Amino acid sequence: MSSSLAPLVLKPLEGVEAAKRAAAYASVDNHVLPEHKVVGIGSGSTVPYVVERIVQQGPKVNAARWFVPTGFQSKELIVQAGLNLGDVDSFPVIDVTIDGADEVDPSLNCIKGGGACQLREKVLAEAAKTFIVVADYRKESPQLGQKWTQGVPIEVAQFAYASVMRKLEALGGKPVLRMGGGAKAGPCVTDNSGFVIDCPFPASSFSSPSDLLAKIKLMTGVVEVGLFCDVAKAAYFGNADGTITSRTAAGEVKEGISFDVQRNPVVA
Ligand SMILES: O=C[C@H](O)[C@H](O)[C@H](O)COP(=O)(O)O
Repeated sequence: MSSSLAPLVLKPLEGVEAAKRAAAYASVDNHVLPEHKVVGIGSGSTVPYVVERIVQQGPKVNAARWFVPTGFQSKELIVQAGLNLGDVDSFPVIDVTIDGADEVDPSLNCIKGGGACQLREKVLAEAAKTFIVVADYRKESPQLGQKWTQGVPIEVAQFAYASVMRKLEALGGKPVLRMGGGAKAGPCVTDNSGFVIDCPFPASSFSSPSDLLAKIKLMTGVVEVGLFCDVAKAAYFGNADGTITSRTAAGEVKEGISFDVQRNPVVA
């Protein structure tokens, strides 16, 4: 362990938040290595713990790195942490991207886009030599659509939303245009000025997530679909008992991994 790192002072967390933090820390320890100079930072409520652990690796290793965000939220995380902000224009090849997910199946297919960031997230996932998913135990699922029941998030060009919704209905979906919520009248608008349609499908549609993805992606007006198929190399799930489950795309599963979040990261 690097002796130059100050002892960690972590605020106590419980339940789901503790699970998110443990999964995020484990993913950074295993995949953000000193030789990695370009790191993609995903979106959502788990990713702040990813950035926290990266900062704990120390200013020396991070001074030589660039961090590429998947949207406004992660850009702010990078800037607030004092890390070097990069862009995928400048770094089209990323060493490792770490991101959250709304649901993950045993093959590591994911539903993403609960925070409407799926377009930039997918660009950074595909640009990465290694794409890693971090989540809490609620997201691990035998088949997509069982845990994240509000539907597949689909970003569309604004003027095409009604036409895409009709096509999604014809595909067996029950599309709903996502609204901005209490803070905004009208639809949710993404970082790319698109609208988002949330579309639940019958369970049979998720027997092949990549087929479903291909069908939706071909609809004119669709910008990106929150189905990530065959992209993730590994996933880390924080469990309610404080342990971690890891899964790899190759099918390796490790359950009950103990992880001490109070321990400093190992930095060469
Ligand atoms: O658009 C948002 C993203 O796909 C998030 O990564 C996803 O919603 C998971 O977020 P959280 O870590 O808050 O569950």
